[in-house]
Amino acid sequence: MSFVRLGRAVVRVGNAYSLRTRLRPPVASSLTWTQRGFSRSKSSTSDYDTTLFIPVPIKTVNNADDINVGFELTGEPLEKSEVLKALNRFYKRKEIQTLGAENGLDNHLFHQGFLSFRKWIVESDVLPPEVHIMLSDILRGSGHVDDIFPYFMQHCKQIFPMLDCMDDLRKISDSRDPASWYSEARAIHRKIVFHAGPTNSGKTYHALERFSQAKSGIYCGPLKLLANEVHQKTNDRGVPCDLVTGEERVYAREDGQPSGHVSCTVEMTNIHQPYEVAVVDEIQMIKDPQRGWAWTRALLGLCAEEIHLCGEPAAIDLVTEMMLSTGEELEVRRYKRLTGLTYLKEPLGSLNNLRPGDAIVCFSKADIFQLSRQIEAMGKECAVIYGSLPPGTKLAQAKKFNNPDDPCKILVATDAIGMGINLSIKRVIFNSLIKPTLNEKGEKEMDNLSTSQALQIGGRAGRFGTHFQDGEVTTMHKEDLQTLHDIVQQPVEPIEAAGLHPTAEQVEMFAYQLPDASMSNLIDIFINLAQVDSRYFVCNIEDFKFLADMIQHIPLNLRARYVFCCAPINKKQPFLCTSFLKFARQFSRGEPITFDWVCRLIGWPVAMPRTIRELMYLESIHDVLDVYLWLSYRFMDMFPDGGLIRMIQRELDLLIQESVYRITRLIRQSESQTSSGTSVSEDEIPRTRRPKGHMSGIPKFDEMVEGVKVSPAKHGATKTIEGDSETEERGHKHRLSDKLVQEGVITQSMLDKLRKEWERQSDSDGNLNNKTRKKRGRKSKY
Ligand SMILES: Nc1ncnc2c1ncn2[C@@H]1O[C@H](COP(=O)(O)OP(=O)(O)OP(=O)(O)O)[C@@H](O)[C@H]1O
Ligand SMILES: [Mg+2]
Repeated sequence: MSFVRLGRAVVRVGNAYSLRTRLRPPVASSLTWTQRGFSRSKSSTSDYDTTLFIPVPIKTVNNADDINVGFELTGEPLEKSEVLKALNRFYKRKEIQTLGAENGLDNHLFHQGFLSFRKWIVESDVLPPEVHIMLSDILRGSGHVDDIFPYFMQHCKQIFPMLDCMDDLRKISDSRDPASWYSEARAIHRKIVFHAGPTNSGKTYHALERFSQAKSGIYCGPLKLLANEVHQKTNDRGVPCDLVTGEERVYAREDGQPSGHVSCTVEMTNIHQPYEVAVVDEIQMIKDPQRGWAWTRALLGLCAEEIHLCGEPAAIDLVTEMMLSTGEELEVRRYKRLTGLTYLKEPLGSLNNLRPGDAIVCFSKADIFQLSRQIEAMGKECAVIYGSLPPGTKLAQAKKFNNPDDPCKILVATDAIGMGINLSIKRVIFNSLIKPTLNEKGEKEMDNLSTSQALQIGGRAGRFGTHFQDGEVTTMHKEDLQTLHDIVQQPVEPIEAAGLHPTAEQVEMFAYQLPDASMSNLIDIFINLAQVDSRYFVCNIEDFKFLADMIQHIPLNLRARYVFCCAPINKKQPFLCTSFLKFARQFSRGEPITFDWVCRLIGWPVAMPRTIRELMYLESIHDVLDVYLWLSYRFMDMFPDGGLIRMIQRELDLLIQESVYRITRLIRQSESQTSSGTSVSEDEIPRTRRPKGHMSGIPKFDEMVEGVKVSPAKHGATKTIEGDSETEERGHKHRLSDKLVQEGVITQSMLDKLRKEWERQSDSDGNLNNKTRKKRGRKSKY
């Protein structure tokens, strides 16, 4: 038989083999794609992070009934303790480690490979004959431990399949020339026009003029609201224009056929459809750590004769360089602000100084709630806009604020107003200059506003065409004023790199090569191996990986898994996450996700919220319905009730609109629940206070508050004195309030005010109670 007495010959084969499979040396000047951007490739054998490669488990052969051919051929069993000694000698040999390195095994892979190989040998009752013979030779002294190498290497390739396909993996993930990914765009001649200027300078206006005049066009905007606005305005001009967002398709033509024009969110850009004109708005977003890839894809991939980019001049250099790689012409048109804008020398100082047309910009919902309550207490109405409100609610609030006949003339908003909504703002007041942002690693950082952000938000004041032609910008607090002036006077730094994202095709090809790797692991390996040009960086795809890990255990085909992982999910909303997981599970079982099923999931119908907490629950239901709609456009058969879901989502939007009109009442009710020591944990919500149809699966409040985590309060811990029920009660109240501060529902200063109110109330109640106590002869709770 051919496998008898392989011995030394095998080692020679092994050496030859080591040369054949030696890994391609890294490209010296190339850059490696990393989560943090790009870094120079290391010039070692492992220019990638090998710890990302998770060994594929290998089965040991333990069927004692199998014929042990090796034993029959050699005539002797293997003494396991001796085999172990030989293996350990093999492991320690420097020559073997060097040979391993030449075959792509760095220290980590070599060690992992050895552990797995030793386990396999020691735990298998029956080894393949050639392995049995080779080990038997070594134990008898007629073989050398080096003879183990080819078998060891073969084992390593089984558990680390990438060792055999590194070249393919590198080719697939090579992202040094993303322009080449878009062959349809490369096949046509495109003219690029960059409308550059500050906010409110008519950039989008001019691009849209060209868009409306063209025979066909696509508008790619940063927000659903903007896409909606362009859709409406274009149709109002008599040019039929569809609307495409992740969750919505609206066809302008009655027969439901696509029109020549479409307005979409940038992620939804159709790069296969030819257009005469494309508009890519807010092109500076190409640097966004999370969403930048969508602008890069639109810029490089759109099939349009003319592409109009609108945005900050800071993006001109980068776009110029990117267009050099495509060989396309770039024309820059510069614009000046259409209205005056003054950075005031005085802060607002006090809410008493508020005037009609003022917009206070905050960076947390907690601040919004506090300020709107204070403004209302002064007898003034205010509109409220923050990011997680449904689009209809945001528009309704904007309309109320913009309406000259409406008494509501103050706006309290997050920087959600920084882009998009047309607002009649006279003066922007920064409540704070510290904005939480996500860095490339997906971590939250608290930092001063960047110059670009401050200009973008401040620039909302004095919108051209509104009754406040000249805008003003200031801060709430005196101590912030100089900082604001310093920030806006700094030059805006040029944008250096554009975001990228692995495509479905690339991930699919990776999965084909590494069938045992999880989706999240594939992404990590992809990012680690990919090389990018210095003009690009990989976008943060932690959210993608988060979803990938969440549904890894659910059987789905690769395409479906990829699509699910792209769903717009805020991972800080557990109710949304668990609903998503349930969608995936149903989908995997092949059971359509019906309207009735969703109603049961969300507890529909729901009642008018009475507290902020209940309002936020409704917001998270709105997001669940959004995800349903998003999935319904990708898997129509499995999410068949998009129409009905949209109907209840509209109803929900109205309900939220209604409750936001009464938001201060909600805040008051939340406070009174807080001060009566109720309604902190879900378990404590009396059934009657829950929205109608509320299910036992209702997420806890802290699970529902999204993006408003405030660092734990740093104030003295409240002591409770045993036996003193009044102090206990107060201590309990304080613990609850501390929890609310930690959860970001109220701010520390709001809490301090409430405390003063409690003190006052408890003093007066105390007096009253003393009297009552005397009367009733027992202690009373305040
Ligand atoms: N030439 C014009 N004639 C009439 N209206 C105009 C003109 N230019 C701009 N506008 C109006 O002025 C407002 C601001 O213009 P536009 O939205 O184009 O500004 P922008 O530079 O794109 O600002 P942003 O940074 O906010 O995107 C819009 O309502 C727009 O319709
Ligand atoms: Mg614009």
